[in-house]
Amino acid sequence: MSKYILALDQGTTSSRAIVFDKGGQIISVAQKEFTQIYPKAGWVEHDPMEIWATQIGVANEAIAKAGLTAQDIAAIGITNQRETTVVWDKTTGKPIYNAIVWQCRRTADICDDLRNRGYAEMIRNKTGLVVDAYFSGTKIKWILDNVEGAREKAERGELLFGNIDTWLIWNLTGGKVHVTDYSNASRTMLYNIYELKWDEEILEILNIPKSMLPEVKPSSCIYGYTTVDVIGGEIPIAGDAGDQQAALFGQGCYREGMAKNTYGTGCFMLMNTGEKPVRSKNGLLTTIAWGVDGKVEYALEGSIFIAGAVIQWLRDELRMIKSAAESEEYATAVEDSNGVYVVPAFVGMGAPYWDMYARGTIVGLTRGAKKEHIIRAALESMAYQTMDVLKAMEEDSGISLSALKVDGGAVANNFLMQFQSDILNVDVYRPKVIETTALGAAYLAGLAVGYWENKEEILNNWAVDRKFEPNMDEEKRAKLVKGWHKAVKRALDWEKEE
Ligand SMILES: Nc1ncnc2c1ncn2[C@@H]1O[C@H](COP(=O)(O)OP(=O)(O)O)[C@@H](O)[C@H]1O
Ligand SMILES: O=P(O)(O)OC[C@H](O)CO
Repeated sequence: MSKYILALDQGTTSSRAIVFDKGGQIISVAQKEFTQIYPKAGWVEHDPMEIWATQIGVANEAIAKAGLTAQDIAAIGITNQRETTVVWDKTTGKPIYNAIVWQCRRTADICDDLRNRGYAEMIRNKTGLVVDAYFSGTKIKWILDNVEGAREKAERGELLFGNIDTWLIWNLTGGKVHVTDYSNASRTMLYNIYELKWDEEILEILNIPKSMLPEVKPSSCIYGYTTVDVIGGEIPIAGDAGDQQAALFGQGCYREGMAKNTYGTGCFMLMNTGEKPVRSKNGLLTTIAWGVDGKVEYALEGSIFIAGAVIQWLRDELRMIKSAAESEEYATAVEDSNGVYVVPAFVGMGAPYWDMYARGTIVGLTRGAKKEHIIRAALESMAYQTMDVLKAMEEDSGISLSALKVDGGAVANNFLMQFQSDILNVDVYRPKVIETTALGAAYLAGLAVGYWENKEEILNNWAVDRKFEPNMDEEKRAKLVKGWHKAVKRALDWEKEE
């Protein structure tokens, strides 16, 4: 019987498991949303045990749905929401605090302190990152400083840190393996992406014992084997990458200058820069794309914190729509947004603004503003934010993009895709398989165990579903973009003024 690859895609709002075949086609999917915990304004947490329970639950469900057993799975690939931080007790395997999510702003003051002490430049030079509450480093420090007894335990070597990939691999292997891959390590703000090692100086400044940190490995290799009790067999875990890097891999962006944009909870544009790390002058991050085929490759990244999440907000908090998909009907029921702009800076703004104190705003309201206009403006905000990032990327790389490959849940929205193409004035390509994050993790795992021979074989699997071409005149585009930038100014620095 032919074998399959299982990808575990642990995202910000749901745990997903997908079984792929050799053609990169989806055989079965299982997905489960889990609890978002907001203990205070600007704070976001997840329960690591719930993450593990939902993830292993959907993994078993996806195998069963496909009519398979663990013996039919050639390898497992892991991909994860990045930066989200778990600290657990090495002996009991129990987390000592909830996972602090990438969106959480609680460590903004630790970041301000790092900047005031003049460390921002050094950190950027070593890690490729902007000092921001987004990354894991200050989240680990917060846990050690605020959970009773944590620092002493950490110093005695009794605690382990991991991003969600590490946490899942630890649990899948029955607490035997404590590893991560280059791409995830590069999001901690503790990893020197040029020398490929944990950075002693930054660890000392943040007062984090090195013994807590996982071993850093390539993104495609065998890390360990699942235990029979969790999934019914000893399956090699052979792929690991942060979800955005996995999507870049899944989209087949293997050559320098190739880029993709993923529209999930947030929106993340990554451009492959090959074996050269490119330093951004325009607020982008330099990050590790992956370690594959014995070499490490880099990417430029524009991170947008809120994208599809603004649609969830319309659904869950404002209760303007019943489902995310419904947003398209409302948006196309009107000609334009009637001058309304939504800036969804709910957790500050990422690239290229990097303002931890920005907050969401709706501007341009008149008596004629309808619900349809607000919904449309919310969708448009994803496209405008992407435009800001793409401009920065073009300036940094010197490459002018003539087309953009897209993926992620929100690309199902045809209105959004057309508006994106109009606002960027480039072609937008939506592939047949939009689950490219999971697909990338599957490819990484499959390559490690010889399921796929090489990247060339994988490239043959990529197929376009629909191409969106720009259809907006320059004058209109310029007017809309000008309005967006005026709106962003209103959102910036908001929390600081208080
Ligand atoms: N048709 C749609 N139109 C707009 N947004 C959508 C649509 N379908 C899903 N979304 C948004 O996409 C996101 C889910 O995408 P997904 O790739 O699963 O995200 P994640 O991996 O971050 O959990 C949600 O935030 C949801 O609001
Ligand atoms: O859960 P996603 O897909 O929005 O991805 C989250 C990112 O990895 C955060 O850096």
